[in-house]
Amino acid sequence: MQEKLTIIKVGGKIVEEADTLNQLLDDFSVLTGYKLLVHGGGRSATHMASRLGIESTMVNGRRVTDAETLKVVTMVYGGLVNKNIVAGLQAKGVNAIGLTGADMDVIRSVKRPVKDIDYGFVGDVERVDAEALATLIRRGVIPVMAPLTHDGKGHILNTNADTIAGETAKALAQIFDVTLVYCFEKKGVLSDENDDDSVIPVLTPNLFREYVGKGIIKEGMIPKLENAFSALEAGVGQVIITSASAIGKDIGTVIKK
Ligand SMILES: Nc1ncnc2c1ncn2[C@@H]1O[C@H](COP(=O)(O)OP(=O)(O)O)[C@@H](O)[C@H]1O
Ligand SMILES: CC(=O)N[C@@H](CCC(=O)OP(=O)(O)O)C(=O)O
Repeated sequence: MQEKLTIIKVGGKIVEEADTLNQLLDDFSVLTGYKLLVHGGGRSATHMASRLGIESTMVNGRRVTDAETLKVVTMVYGGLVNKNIVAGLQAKGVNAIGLTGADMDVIRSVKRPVKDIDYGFVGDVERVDAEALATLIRRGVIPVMAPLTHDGKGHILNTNADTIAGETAKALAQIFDVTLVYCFEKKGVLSDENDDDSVIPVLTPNLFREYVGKGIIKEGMIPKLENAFSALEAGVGQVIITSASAIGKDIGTVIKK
């Protein structure tokens, strides 16, 4: 039987505010068993870019990343956000290590080819070194992964954090029995955006298509769920979309094949 591993992905709104981040890190630190944290930070990057006079453009939930924006996201994700989380976890007795995809060559990507849209320095994941991560995890070191990858030729690339979580989960599913939990500010995927209690308990591909067609599932939730279904198809044991305050509890939206 494979050992269990929980991968938690936490998004922009939660990592940006000290109180919500601290609560998340508290919940994460008491989670038992092998674990790994993936963080976003899109909102922090947008705020920092704006302070530097750089406008942010999102297309289909992805940041168009020009050379100046790449500098900002590298500083914000690889520096500020990642190191705050690592220091916060260390303070709670969790032996965390912060990693971008370049560290230990853990995630290689290729610059997204220009088709209709030029996303700039955005990386599509080519491979995740699951063995390197498993070695750390088995030694009791908890990887904290930033949404940055590299191309092996010296270039950092910006990669959506939901994708980092999905691809990392897929790779680690070859070694562990992986549960992937996407945490965000709502209690789960909602059937009515104005009703926080309208959580859809189980979401299948058919239901997903139906809700997208009706405009109920939209914006950043579409790529998040595409990543979730793709992870399940690739052997990840369980995928859940839930609130940050629900880590370790059995609530939220369960994704099914
Ligand atoms: N049906 C839905 N249920 C919940 N959230 C939804 C739904 N449709 C769209 N959304 C939006 O998706 C957002 C989550 O996606 P995103 O912002 O990419 O996540 P994250 O906060 O993890 O970065 C929510 O904040 C919400 O505005
Ligand atoms: C290419 C791309 O879109 N990268 C994302 C990475 C950060 C992210 O995904 O942050 P959240 O999880 O907080 O949204 C971005 O720069 O916004």
